[in-house]
Amino acid sequence: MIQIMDQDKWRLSQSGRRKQDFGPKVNFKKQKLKVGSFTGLPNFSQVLWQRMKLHAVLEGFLPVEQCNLDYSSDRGSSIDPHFDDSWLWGERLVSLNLLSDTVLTMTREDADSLQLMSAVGEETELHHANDVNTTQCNAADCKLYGIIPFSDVEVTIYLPQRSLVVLYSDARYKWKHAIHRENIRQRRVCITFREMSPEFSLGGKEEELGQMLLKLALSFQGKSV
Ligand SMILES: O=C(O)CCC(=O)C(=O)O
Ligand SMILES: [Fe+2]
Repeated sequence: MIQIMDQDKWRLSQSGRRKQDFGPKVNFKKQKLKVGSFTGLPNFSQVLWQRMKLHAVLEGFLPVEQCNLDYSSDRGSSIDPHFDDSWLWGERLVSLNLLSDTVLTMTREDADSLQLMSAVGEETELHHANDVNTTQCNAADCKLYGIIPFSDVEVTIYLPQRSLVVLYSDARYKWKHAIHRENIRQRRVCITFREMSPEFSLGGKEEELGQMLLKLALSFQGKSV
């Protein structure tokens, strides 16, 4: 797969990444979408799609965009904490991690807090934490009741080479994701597949355009745009 990708041109992107995109032409700021020069997902992705769909979490997954990202330690590649767009892209973000292991770092910036649970049967002060408003407790109370602001929490997810990760639900909408530069030790290539949001899916306002893009995507005849 990597050999096939390397026969194609990699374009320099932000933060030392290189990229190859297979998807429609999008202006996220203006929420404008056009087919542009999109000709579908690449041929080699058909077999990946067939396999990933076998997992329950990816039931009915219809990828309409593929983005290949190339990270290298020489270029200091990374990706800053961010949410993926949710106007055009649907709930599940599927990433295949290739060539080397890395770590996905998840963080939150909202005011919510994490309440630590005491071990079953253990009588501790944490049992009283239900009485505390977790978004408004002061620092001393927070400590006493085992409440930690999410802004102080970092979740690191180890991604072995050849692993597939699906971000959905809170991991998609509440937690930002990032790849830090220090977690790129060797060349790493990540393939991300995205599905369409409800607006562009069956019954949505932009269903027609969505269906047209999907037909194109799933022809698997694409060249990078
Ligand atoms: O490289 C990764 O694993 C994440 C890529 C990503 O978050 C993105 O392309 O939006
Ligand atoms: Fe992302």
